[in-house]
Amino acid sequence: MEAYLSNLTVFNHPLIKHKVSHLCDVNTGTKEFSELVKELAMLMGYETLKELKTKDVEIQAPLQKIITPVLAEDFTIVPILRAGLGMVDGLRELSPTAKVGHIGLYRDEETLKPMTYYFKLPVDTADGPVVVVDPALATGGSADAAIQFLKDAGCKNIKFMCIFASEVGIKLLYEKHPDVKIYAANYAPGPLNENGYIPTAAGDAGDRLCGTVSYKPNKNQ
Ligand SMILES: O=P(O)(O)OC[C@H]1O[C@H](OP(=O)(O)OP(=O)(O)O)[C@H](O)[C@@H]1O
Ligand SMILES: O=c1cc[nH]c(=O)[nH]1
Ligand SMILES: [Mg+2]
Repeated sequence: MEAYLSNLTVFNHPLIKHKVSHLCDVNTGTKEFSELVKELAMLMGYETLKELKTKDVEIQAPLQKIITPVLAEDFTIVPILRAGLGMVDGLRELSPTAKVGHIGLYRDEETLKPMTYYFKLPVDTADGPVVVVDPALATGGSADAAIQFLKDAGCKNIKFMCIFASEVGIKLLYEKHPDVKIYAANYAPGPLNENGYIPTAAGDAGDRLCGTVSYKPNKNQ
């Protein structure tokens, strides 16, 4: 196996594969698309969050007191705007106390480089695990920039969860952030197309989630 694949977990589960196929279908409308993205985030979250720490506490069960584990740490979900927002609620259903930070990035259509327009984290984000979410990892530029922002803010335990991961993006993240584990519903080996899209994926996830056509925020906003 190539070394750059060593940080990647791809989910080989029929429910996940089924939902990914429906996402890719061009006839899937905005409402169903957003429901599928949310459901996929929840299904993947189960595995992505398996390293959360627990602590034993005593509780009164109906028949006797028991010592039993509960979560010992909070985690922070950091969506890369806009498309990453579609994955937040799926993870929050797993753990309603999770905090949410935001990183606003869009990919310049000409250069494919990430352009930043927003960055806001809960104050204690660096104290616990962080899960960055974005449906698409294409060139990897946006994920790299987001992870670097988080590292510069002191975060040490970072995971990246996406629905579609390209080989190009996986390679870049492995080179730049070998400490970051990546969880994907679908892995696409091979090159991106001439516009930097994963040819076998769902097109522009942000546009399909929001019902827009290539909306990009004003650079001065
Ligand atoms: O790996 P990359 O080559 O950087 O491409 C992936 C990025 O592109 C998409 O966002 P987009 O720029 O379309 O912004 P949006 O979410 O506002 O639509 C996607 O949601 C990722 O953030
Ligand atoms: O394949 C891609 C590339 C960029 N953005 C997406 O949503 N999908
Ligand atoms: Mg984006």
